[in-house]
Amino acid sequence: MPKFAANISLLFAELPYLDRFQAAAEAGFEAVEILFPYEIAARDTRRALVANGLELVLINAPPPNYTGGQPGFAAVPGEEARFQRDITRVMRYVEQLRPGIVHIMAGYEQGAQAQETFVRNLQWAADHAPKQQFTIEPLNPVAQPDYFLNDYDLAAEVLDQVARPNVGLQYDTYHAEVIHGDALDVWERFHSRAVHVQIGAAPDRSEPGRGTMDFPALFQAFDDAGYSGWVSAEYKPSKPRTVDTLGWRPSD
Ligand SMILES: O=C(O)[C@@H](O)C(=O)CO
Ligand SMILES: [Mg+2]
Repeated sequence: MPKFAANISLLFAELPYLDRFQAAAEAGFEAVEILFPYEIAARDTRRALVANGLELVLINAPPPNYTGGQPGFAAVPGEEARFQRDITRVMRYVEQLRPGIVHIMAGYEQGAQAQETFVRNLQWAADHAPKQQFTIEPLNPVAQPDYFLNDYDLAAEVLDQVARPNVGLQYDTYHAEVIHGDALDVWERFHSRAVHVQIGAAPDRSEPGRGTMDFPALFQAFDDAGYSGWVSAEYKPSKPRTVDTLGWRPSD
């Protein structure tokens, strides 16, 4: 059975940021991920992780995103110097927070030049921090219109071009289902590249169990593929209290 983490940017969002760590631990999670921790001093996040015995699975890069900027800019031509500065800043957070994974976001741009820029920037990040695992994640066009990385075949092509062992695929059931219509089939086709998994229902991105996807079959497929990393719950709870939406966990 997969080991489940909680994305506390979406789960437990009914609570103040620093209270979400304890809530996740009390709900039985041993690991969390945080999309953009950059508004908070890293030492405060570190303290909350340690106090609650939590591992940090993932953060996103580069900032900013929810603070008003677009989601990343790794595929935006002309932003290479800014990308390098921001990855350097991200690595300062990494030193303190030690996330297993840093997800590098592409931003809004299309075309061959965007792809070349994305590949070069990913290679730069991979070589700059060779011990850090990085990921790229296709985001569906309903949630993120005009986002560069909007398809799993394109992600595979980019990963082949990047050709670095520390850059891999972040698979998300919600995006896979909306983009390609069958998240399980996407997993079967691309799991050999997956280094991180996130789960949420489609089409409304609520908790597993709602919508059409067969989550028990997906969990079995993760196990069958030998995937041993974290499976992070990254969904918008359909009820006011996140704890009331955790019935999808096999042990609950
Ligand atoms: O699926 C998502 O939206 C996230 O994993 C993400 O990184 C976008 O911020
Ligand atoms: Mg995701």
